[in-house]
Amino acid sequence: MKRQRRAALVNDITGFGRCSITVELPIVSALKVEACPFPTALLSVHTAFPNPFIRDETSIMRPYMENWKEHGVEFEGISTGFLGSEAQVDIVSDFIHLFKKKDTLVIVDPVMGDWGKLYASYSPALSEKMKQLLPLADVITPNLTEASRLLGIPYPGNRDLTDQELEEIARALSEKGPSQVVITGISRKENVGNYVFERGRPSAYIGSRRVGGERSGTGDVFTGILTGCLVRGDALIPTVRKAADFISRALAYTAEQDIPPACGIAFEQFLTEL
Ligand SMILES: Nc1ncnc2c1ncn2[C@@H]1O[C@H](COP(=O)(O)OP(=O)(O)O)[C@@H](O)[C@H]1O
Ligand SMILES: Cc1ncc(COP(=O)(O)O)c(C=O)c1O
Repeated sequence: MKRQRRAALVNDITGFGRCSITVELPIVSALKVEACPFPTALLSVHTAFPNPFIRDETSIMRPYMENWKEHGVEFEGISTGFLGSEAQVDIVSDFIHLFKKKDTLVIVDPVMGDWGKLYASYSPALSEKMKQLLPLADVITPNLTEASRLLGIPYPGNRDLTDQELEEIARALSEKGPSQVVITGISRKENVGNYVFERGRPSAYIGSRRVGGERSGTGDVFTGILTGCLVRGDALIPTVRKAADFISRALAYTAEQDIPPACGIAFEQFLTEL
């Protein structure tokens, strides 16, 4: 049977605020890859809003994936994002073992923290446990906070790190499993960008001029574009360029519309041009 390539999106579903699966799924679909959500939690609004309704979905995850297996569902891509507990890391490891075929690409966005600090929901034990996903990943997309936690090194600060410093961090992460490492959110003067490492190839810094201040959901738009493009077979460097350009354009439009930062990126405006 001929069909489109297919990706499982392991992340939370947040109803309002444009993040996680709500953002990744339309982007992956627009890139012509079939997207199958695997929810880790259900939130009314994301955690940058006060008092969100949150329901942890750990208890459904095993029966949900076993049911997919019974139905013979196969994936050419698995992307993982926000995980709420150590038990979820174990389930996601089992999910990857159960569903990874020879041609399945595993993309892990180790959502753990920012600006040198872990998110409130990430205990040091959970951050330690996330290391378990590294040997299972083909591609990882940490920011510098997450990269330093995964390596057990001090946070280097987001000063203008040299290519050599970034290369050492990316290579050390790659030695733990993933052949491709994209370190996101790297500030360089007026730019923000990504250090792209591919084992056996020259690395590159791919950035754009920083648009506006902090805004929720940039990481999820980024992971969505990487998932869709890499699962359909595009090369890493042009894919990261595409993601950075798309985010810049959508951020500029979002700022023009005066949309509050917690309401995410108005990516819908450009979705059909991906
Ligand atoms: N303000 C911004 N202006 C331009 N590009 C941005 C901006 N914020 C993020 N990006 C792009 O999106 C990528 C991912 O965003 P980032 O904020 O690092 O993700 P995360 O939310 O996972 O920390 C960045 O590496 C950069 O390419
Ligand atoms: C549950 C949840 N998922 C995803 C996000 C979005 O994260 P990012 O801004 O790194 O894309 C948030 C942001 O607050 C969140 O609360």
